[in-house]
Amino acid sequence: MVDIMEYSKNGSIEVIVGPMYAGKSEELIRRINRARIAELEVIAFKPRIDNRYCKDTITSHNGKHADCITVDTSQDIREYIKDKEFDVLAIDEVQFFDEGLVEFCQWTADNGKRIICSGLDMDFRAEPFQIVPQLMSIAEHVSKLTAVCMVCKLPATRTQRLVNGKPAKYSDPIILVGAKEDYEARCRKCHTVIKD
Ligand SMILES: Nc1ncnc2c1ncn2[C@@H]1O[C@H](COP(=O)(O)OP(=O)(O)O)[C@@H](O)[C@H]1O
Ligand SMILES: Cc1cn([C@H]2C[C@H](O)[C@@H](COP(=O)(O)O)O2)c(=O)[nH]c1=O
Ligand SMILES: [Zn+2]
Repeated sequence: MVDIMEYSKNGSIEVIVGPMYAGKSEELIRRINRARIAELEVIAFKPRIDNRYCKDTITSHNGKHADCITVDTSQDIREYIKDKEFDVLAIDEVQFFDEGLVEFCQWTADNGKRIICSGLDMDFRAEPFQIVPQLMSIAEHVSKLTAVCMVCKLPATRTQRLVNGKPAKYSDPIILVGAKEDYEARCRKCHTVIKD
C-alpha cells in the first residue's frame, strides 16, 4: 500500500476507484484510521442515497465501518466544514455527488487540506461514472483497485448489473442503489450489457 501522508502537507486529492467489491470503502476506512492514529482531524461524508447498511457510517461489504456525516449535496459538505477545524476530508460514493464536488475538492486541497475520495470509476455499462473521471484527473494520487470476477475468478475491473439474474440493458437508469442482489464484479471478458 502507498503511504501518501507526505502529499498532504501542501494539500492533496487522493481518489480510490474500481468496480463494486474491489475494497474501495475498506481502503478509505484504512486511510481514515491511519490519519486518526497520526492525530489528524478527519471528517468523513457519504451521500444520503447510499442507504444500504447503516445511515451514520461508511460501511464496507465485509462489515468494516467508520463514522460519517450523511449529506445530500456538495453544498452540504461546504456548509458543514465552514466553521470546523480539520486536516483530512474523506468522501465515500463520490459517483453520487453533483458537479460542485469537483470544484469543492480543488478549493479545499488548494487550502492545504488532504481530501480522500472513493467511488466507482465506471457505471454498469462500463462508461465513466459522472464526476469521477474529473476527480481522477485533478488528483495527486489515484488507486485503481480490482475485485474478483464472479465468472472466471480473474481480476475484475467492471460491475455487472443483473435484472432477475440477466444482464441489464444499456438504456436502464444509471443510478440504482444495491449490492449482491443486483450487482457482481466482472472482468472485461465476462462483463455484458444488452444494447437496445
Ligand atoms: N467479487 C469480489 N471480489 C472481491 N471481494 C469481494 C467480492 N465479493 C465480495 N467481496 C468482499 O467485499 C470486500 C470489499 O468491500 P468494500 O470495501 O465495501 O468494496 P467496495 O467499496 O469497492 O464496493 C472484500 O474485502 C470482500 O470481503
Ligand atoms: C455499477 C453501478 C452501481 N451503482 C450503485 C450500486 C451501489 O449502491 C453503489 C456502489 O457501491 P460500492 O460501495 O462500490 O459497492 O453504486 C449505481 O447506482 N449504478 C451503477 O451503474
Ligand atoms: Zn471474468
